[in-house]
Amino acid sequence: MLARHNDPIAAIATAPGRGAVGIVRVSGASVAAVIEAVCGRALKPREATYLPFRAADGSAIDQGLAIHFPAPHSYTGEDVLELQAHGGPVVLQLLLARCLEAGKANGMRVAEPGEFTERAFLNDKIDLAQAEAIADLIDASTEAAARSASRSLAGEFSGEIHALRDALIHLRMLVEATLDFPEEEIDFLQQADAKGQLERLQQTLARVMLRARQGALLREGIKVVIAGQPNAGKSSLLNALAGAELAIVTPVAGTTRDVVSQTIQIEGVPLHVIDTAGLRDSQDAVEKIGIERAWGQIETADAVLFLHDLTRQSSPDYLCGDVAVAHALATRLPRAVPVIDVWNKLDAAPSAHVARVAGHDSITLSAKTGAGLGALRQKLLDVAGWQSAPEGVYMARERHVHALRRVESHLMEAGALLAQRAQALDLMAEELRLAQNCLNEITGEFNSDDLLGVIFSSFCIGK
Ligand SMILES: Nc1nc2c(c(=O)[nH]1)N(C=O)[C@@H](CNc1ccc(C(=O)N[C@@H](CCC(=O)O)C(=O)O)cc1)CN2
Ligand SMILES: Nc1nc2c(ncn2[C@@H]2O[C@H](COP(=O)(O)OP(=O)(O)OP(=O)(O)O)[C@@H](O)[C@H]2O)c(=O)[nH]1
Ligand SMILES: [Mg+2]
Repeated sequence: MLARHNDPIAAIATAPGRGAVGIVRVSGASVAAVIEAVCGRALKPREATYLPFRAADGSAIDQGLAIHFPAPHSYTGEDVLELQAHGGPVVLQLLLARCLEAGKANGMRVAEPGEFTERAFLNDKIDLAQAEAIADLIDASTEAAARSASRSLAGEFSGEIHALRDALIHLRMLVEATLDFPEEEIDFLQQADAKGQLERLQQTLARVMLRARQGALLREGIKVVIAGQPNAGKSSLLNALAGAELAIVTPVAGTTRDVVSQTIQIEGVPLHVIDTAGLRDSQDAVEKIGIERAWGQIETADAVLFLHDLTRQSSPDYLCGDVAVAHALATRLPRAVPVIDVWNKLDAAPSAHVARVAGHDSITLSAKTGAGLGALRQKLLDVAGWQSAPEGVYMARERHVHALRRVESHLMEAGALLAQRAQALDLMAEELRLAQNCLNEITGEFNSDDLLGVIFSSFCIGK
C-alpha cells in the first residue's frame, strides 16, 4: 500500500460556508493525540460528549460534541474522531488547524477529496461500486437519481455483481476440471449442463445490464441538441422545454449565435438541452462563428432535434434549406446519432402542411402553445433508452456499463467455443477468466491505482 494511505488525515466534512453545525473529521493513527489536545479528556467509544474544544493556549475555540469511533468500527475503518462544532467557516478552520497541529508529530495532513471514502474502500468497509454510489448520492440532482444511488450504496448493485461472479466461478470450475480429465469431457460438461449454466448467466447479465444502463442514464443524462434553419423556433422550443425565457426569441432569422444550454429533467432523467444558431450559408462573420459552434454541439450530441417550420412548407427556398441541413447532418454526424424530425408552429400552420408530415415517425408541436410537447418528451425518453424498471433502478456509471459489455462479449466467445468442444475448452476457460476480471473491476477487487485516482479525486473535500 502506498505510504500516503497510512498518513493520519483531517478535513472539514461539512459544506463550505455558514451552517447550523459543521464537522471536522480526523482519521488515522493520531486520533488519540488529538483527543488529548483538543478535548482534554477521554471519550467513551461512539458516544457524543459535549465539551469545549481547546486551543493551544487552553482557551475554548468552540463548545461542541466530540465522538470517537475506535478502529475498526468507523466510516473509514481507522480510528476516527468527529468534532461537531458551530458551522462557521472561521471556527471550523481554527478547529481544523488545531487538529493538524495536535497530529503533527504523526504526520497528520489535510485529506484529499474523497480520501476518507478511499480509506473505507481500502479497509474493506465498502466496495468500489458503493464508494462511487456515495459520490453519486451526494451529486444526485433528481430524486430518482438519489434513490438509485442509495440502493447501490446499500449494496444492491454489488450484490448482483457478486451473484454473477459466483455463477461464473462455478462454471469456470466445471470447465477447468474438465480440462484435467479430457477423456470424460463430453459427459462431464453435458451432465453439468454447462451450456444451460452459461445461458442462464447470460440472461442474468442482460437483466443487470439493463438496470445498470438505466442507472447510468439517471446519473449522466443525455445531450440533446436543437438544430435547424434560422427562425424555425429552436430557441422557443428550448424555452418551452425549460419552462423559462432562457434564450432570446425574435422574428429575425439569425437571432441566436451563442450556444444556450439548460438541463431539464423528464421522469428524473436529466436531459442537457442545447439551443444553437440557425444553420444556413451566411456571410455575417459573427453568425458564421455561431454556426460553427452549432456544429460543434451537433457533432457531440446523443440526439438531435431537427426542427422544421410547418408554416413554410410551400416555400421552395425553405424546403431547399431543409434538404441542405439534412444532407449536412447525414455527412457530419460522426456516429449513428438519432435525428428526430420535429415540425414546429403547429398552431399557425395550414392544415395541408400538417397533413403532409403526419404519419411519419415525427413530432408535430407548437413551441408557442405547448401542444405536442408531451409527445416530444416521451420521444426523448425513448431515444435515451429510458424504461422505468418496476423493481427500481440502481445507480451505475458508464464505467460499469462498459465493464458489463466486456463481460457480455467474453461470454459470447465462451459460448461459441463451448460449441466447438474439445479443441477449444482451454480457450473457453480463458474467456471465462477474463469475464470474471471485468466483474471484479466493477467492485474494485481488481484494479489499478490509476483508476482509483480518477474515481476518488472527483469527490468533494472531506468526503
Ligand atoms: N456525523 C456523521 N454522519 C454521517 C457520516 C459521518 O461520518 N458522520 N457518514 C459518513 O460519511 C455517513 C454515515 N456513514 C457511516 C458509515 C459507517 C459508520 C460506522 O461507524 N461504522 C461502523 C459501525 C457499524 C455499526 O455499528 O453497525 C463499522 O462499520 O464498523 C459510521 C457512519 C452519513 N452520516
Ligand atoms: N406561431 C408560432 N410561432 C412560433 C412558434 N415557435 C416560434 N415561433 C416564432 O418564430 C420566430 C422565431 O423563433 P425563434 O425561437 O427565435 O427561432 P430560432 O430557430 O431560434 O431562430 P434563430 O435563432 O434565428 O435560428 C419568433 O417570432 C417566434 O415567436 C410556434 O410554435 N408558433
Ligand atoms: Mg434562436
